[in-house]
Amino acid sequence: MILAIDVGNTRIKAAVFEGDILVENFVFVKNELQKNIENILKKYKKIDDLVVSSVGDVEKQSFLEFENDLKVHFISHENPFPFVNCYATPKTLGIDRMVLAAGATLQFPNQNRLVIDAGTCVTFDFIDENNNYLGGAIAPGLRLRYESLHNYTAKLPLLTLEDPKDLIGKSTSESIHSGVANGLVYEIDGFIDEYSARYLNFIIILTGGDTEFLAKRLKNTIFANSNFLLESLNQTFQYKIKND
Ligand SMILES: Nc1ncnc2c1ncn2[C@@H]1O[C@H](COP(=O)(O)OP(=O)(O)OP(=O)(O)O)[C@@H](O)[C@H]1O
Ligand SMILES: CC(C)(CO)[C@@H](O)C(=O)NCCC(=O)O
Ligand SMILES: [K+]
Repeated sequence: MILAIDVGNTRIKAAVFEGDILVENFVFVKNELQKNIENILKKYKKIDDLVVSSVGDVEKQSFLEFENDLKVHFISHENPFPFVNCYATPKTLGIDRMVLAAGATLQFPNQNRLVIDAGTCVTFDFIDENNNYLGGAIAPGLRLRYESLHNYTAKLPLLTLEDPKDLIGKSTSESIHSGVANGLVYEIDGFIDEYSARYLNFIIILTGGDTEFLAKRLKNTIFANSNFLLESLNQTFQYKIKND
């Protein structure tokens, strides 16, 4: 069994895998990392590999502590990946984006793929049918947008995600919800439309903390899978074992 851990910018997500099957998943905050790993290892005694991908600021040492009980693997730019990296600055490409691209390449062979990860940031990643990773986009995520409006103005309250009542916000809070929530939906649909103008066919995978909210509201057809990064992390590790 494998314990895959995705250290994001805000939260940590983890999943236990038996082969390709996701057995259980977990979400926790950074300062509860060790306690949570201990509990997972207690519950699943058959875990013998810990696979970590991190864009956050957690020390490697926090994972290396478990080295007596299992093997610890950090996914990095040096690992083998199933695509050709055409990014102009491959070393600065986020490891989460590389893992998503690997998952998309392996799970959806021989087709163009667009991966949208709606987390702290919203990222777009495009891998063409010849397995060239071309790049994409980085934009502020939903919660970041609510926080920015509050943090960079004098008058705007800090709101949390709510379904916008209408296109036309009739109060301060309705205007913010329309601007942020409707805004992100229109933005993503707009991106998809622009990709469609360039590529006749491509599949779209949507993942990240805001998957559920967005999936219902996008006009385009997408594969929504909140666990796509964790599943891709498991696949990236399997690919590394086969190709190292
Ligand atoms: N408990 C929560 N804490 C923070 N964000 C949450 C929570 N529940 C849902 N969300 C939504 O998830 C989004 C953040 O996504 P996610 O948790 O995937 O980010 P993350 O942990 O920083 O990962 P990444 O860095 O990979 O994007 C926010 O925009 C927010 O609307
Ligand atoms: C964009 C984020 C923050 C998304 O988690 C991460 O992938 C990252 O830190 N990327 C580095 C910059 C880049 O991908 O070009
Ligand atoms: K993200």
